[in-house]
Amino acid sequence: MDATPVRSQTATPGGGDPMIQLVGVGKRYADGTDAVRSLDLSVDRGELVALVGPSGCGKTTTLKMVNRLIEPSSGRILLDGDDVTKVEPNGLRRRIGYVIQSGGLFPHKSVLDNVSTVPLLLGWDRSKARARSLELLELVGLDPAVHAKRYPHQLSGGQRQRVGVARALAADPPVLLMDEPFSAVDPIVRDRLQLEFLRLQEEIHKTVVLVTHDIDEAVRLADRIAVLSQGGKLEQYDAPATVLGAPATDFVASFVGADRGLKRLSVTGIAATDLESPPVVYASDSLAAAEETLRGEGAAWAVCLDERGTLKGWVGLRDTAGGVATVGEVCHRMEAWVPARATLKQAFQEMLQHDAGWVAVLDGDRYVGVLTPRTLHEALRRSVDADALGVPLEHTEVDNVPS
Ligand SMILES: Nc1ncnc2c1ncn2[C@@H]1O[C@H](COP(=O)(O)OP(=O)(O)OP(=O)(O)O)[C@@H](O)[C@H]1O
Repeated sequence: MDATPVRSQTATPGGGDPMIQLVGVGKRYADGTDAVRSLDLSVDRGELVALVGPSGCGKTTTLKMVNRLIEPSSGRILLDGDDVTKVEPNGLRRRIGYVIQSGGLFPHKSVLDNVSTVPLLLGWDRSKARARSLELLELVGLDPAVHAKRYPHQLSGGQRQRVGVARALAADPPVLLMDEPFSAVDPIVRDRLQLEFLRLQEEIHKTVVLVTHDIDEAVRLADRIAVLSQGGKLEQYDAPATVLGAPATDFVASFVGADRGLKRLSVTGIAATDLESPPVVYASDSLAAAEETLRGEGAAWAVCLDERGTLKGWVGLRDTAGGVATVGEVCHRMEAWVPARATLKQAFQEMLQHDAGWVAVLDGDRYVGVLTPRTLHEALRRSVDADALGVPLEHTEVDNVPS
């Protein structure tokens, strides 16, 4: 299984090192529409915050006020302590990358020129801008030799989106603003782009504000979710598990949906207590010794490890019959496994995908236990009980997996 990064839910979000601060921010458009009335919101350094809410609630207006594509009518916006209205535009561009739906690329410019746009505007020399752009294309998973000279219409939707991200990162800004960045592609590509972005974010640690109408996307990507209602009213601002498990208002409960218990699986980690420990045999053991272990424990199968505790596979009672070989020669490959940091949802998916009766849990190479349908069911119940009590999931953390 793919070792998908999972957003850690252990860190207390909002730890108090603000990179972006909105203080009583409001926007009244010329026609009198109060898009945002008075919003207070603080985003910490390195944090990924998703703004969610129904259409027209003011998400995009809020985002665009941060990089001054829209001027606020009231309040203050601070970027690392500086009032954005006092930062000159080039300085702001250097500090804030901006990604929009479909990448928002210049159609008449090559991929390379698109990515080099901001560095050139900032006065970098051509060769430096070019070198940086080629490096960024690699970073977002595009082969520069293939893609650098292409034009946007020669790219797939997913590739355009990657170029959009590369362009936003070109001047290495500490802050990225993303407006529905993954919504113009089909669900499979979206899924892949979201995972790629999570991996990228683990590497680059930008402060990210992401606008999305998709609560699943927010749950998957964000450290904190800000749920807005009409007029940019902040209904709740919490970690995904808390928004799902303890919606602050009826509005939030109805916005996150009746299936929030299921959604919560995607933010519920595997806990030590979820794991079973079937018998363990070693690759170098004789089949006779393995058979004795299995019969002694009344088990039909055992996990097979090498001397270093690395998972080699599994061996059944039938495999031990009569031969002279070692366990390592007869053990079966383990198809279904998840990393210890995986979520219950990923463990379920793995079990279904391989039609497996159990899923091995690995911490790096090291085997730590197995999940079975019974233990997954218990974990599900734990998640739902916590949900009913409105308990955040700290006590179910994956970090509890024994070492
Ligand atoms: N230039 C404008 N002039 C007048 N009203 C506007 C303007 N731009 C947006 N609005 C209004 O402001 C409100 C907030 O719009 P905004 O685009 O910020 O919402 P949103 O939450 O991003 O919506 P969506 O999810 O549909 O993109 C809406 O009622 C919208 O019609």
